[in-house]
Amino acid sequence: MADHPRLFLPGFMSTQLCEELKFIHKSNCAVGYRPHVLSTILSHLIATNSSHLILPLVDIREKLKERVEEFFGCEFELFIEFTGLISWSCGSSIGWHSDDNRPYLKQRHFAAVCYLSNHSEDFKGGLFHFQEGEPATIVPMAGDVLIYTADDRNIHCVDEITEGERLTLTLWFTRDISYDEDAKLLNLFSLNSKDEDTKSWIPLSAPNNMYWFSPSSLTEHHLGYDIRWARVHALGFDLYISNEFEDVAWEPCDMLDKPLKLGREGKIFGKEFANALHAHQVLEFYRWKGSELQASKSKMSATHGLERTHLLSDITSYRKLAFPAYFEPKSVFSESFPINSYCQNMQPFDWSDFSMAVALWEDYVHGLRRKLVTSLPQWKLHGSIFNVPLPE
Ligand SMILES: O=C(O)CCC(=O)C(=O)O
Ligand SMILES: [Fe+2]
Repeated sequence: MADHPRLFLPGFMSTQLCEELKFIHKSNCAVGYRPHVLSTILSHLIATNSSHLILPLVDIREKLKERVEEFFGCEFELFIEFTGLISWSCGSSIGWHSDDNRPYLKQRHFAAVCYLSNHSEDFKGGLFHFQEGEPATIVPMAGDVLIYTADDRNIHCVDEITEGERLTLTLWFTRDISYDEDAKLLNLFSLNSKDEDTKSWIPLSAPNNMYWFSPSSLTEHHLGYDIRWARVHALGFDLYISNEFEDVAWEPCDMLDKPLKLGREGKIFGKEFANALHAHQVLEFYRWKGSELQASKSKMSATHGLERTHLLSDITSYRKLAFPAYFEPKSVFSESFPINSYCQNMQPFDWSDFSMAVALWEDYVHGLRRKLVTSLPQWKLHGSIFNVPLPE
């Protein structure tokens, strides 16, 4: 152990938290720091009007830092240097390396990799290996956490992903206060301080190039696709745009920032979404919460007064957003979920359930915004991001 300081914590994270973090990642990710890797970093959440989505990460960041400090005997000495939700898709891998192996990474002292998806079930390949010492191989399973020093006592690699998507929450820790991630994030919050007052909670896209994904099998950059559209498509849905945008010669990617509707099998849902990210986030929320919807159905219809008709009766003033079909995005995002079984109990898709998900998503986001408004002054006061209990 002294030669290879590391700690494996099976089941450190609850299934519920893993599912929530998967929801956040899938509905907000942008192209990552390496090819074929997508990531959701906290500064990106702030920049895309989704700073409230940092809140589900606050507790686990604190817990992991405490665990790392305790294990390595450096209580109160560490800062979080980086937090990222990361997904690796088919074709990605990383060879033998230590996590501090570049001059610009020397500040990284410890790593924590939290697995959010299950080997075999959600993806194939993607085993983690240490070059020396025990445990030698980690088979990623949702909830498990691997902690190790970032230096050359823990040289490791990850096998190529051969199917599906492999999701992690990855953190690095440093002793160097000048790399404190919290301080950097709090600066971004102050730049965007107007958000607190406007209570804005609709996601806003980053520049288009941050969503352009070129899978490993394709060498030419233009042969890729926009992940905002591709994930919606892989979930079995289409995006529809009003004909009023017909004569404008925009690129298809630019349309993703316009008000859009969601459709499926030729039917169009009545609600208008502010943009593709908004529509996709609600869809991912539905995938996440699908199995709970049945239980809350009667309660919801009482409080939200749901209407019986959810679909547009006249669909002629909308057209489907088409993207060039270079290849099938389902081959990359295949594990998102099977088209006809949103709920664990395999209920068929139902637009009225989806309509409830829209209302529940708004409740969820408003709850997080309230918590953010309470937490932010405390975070700024103390210069760090921590769990602030809501007043009774
Ligand atoms: O995801 C993992 O298991 C490890 C990833 C890794 O080695 C890295 O990002 O440096
Ligand atoms: Fe690594």
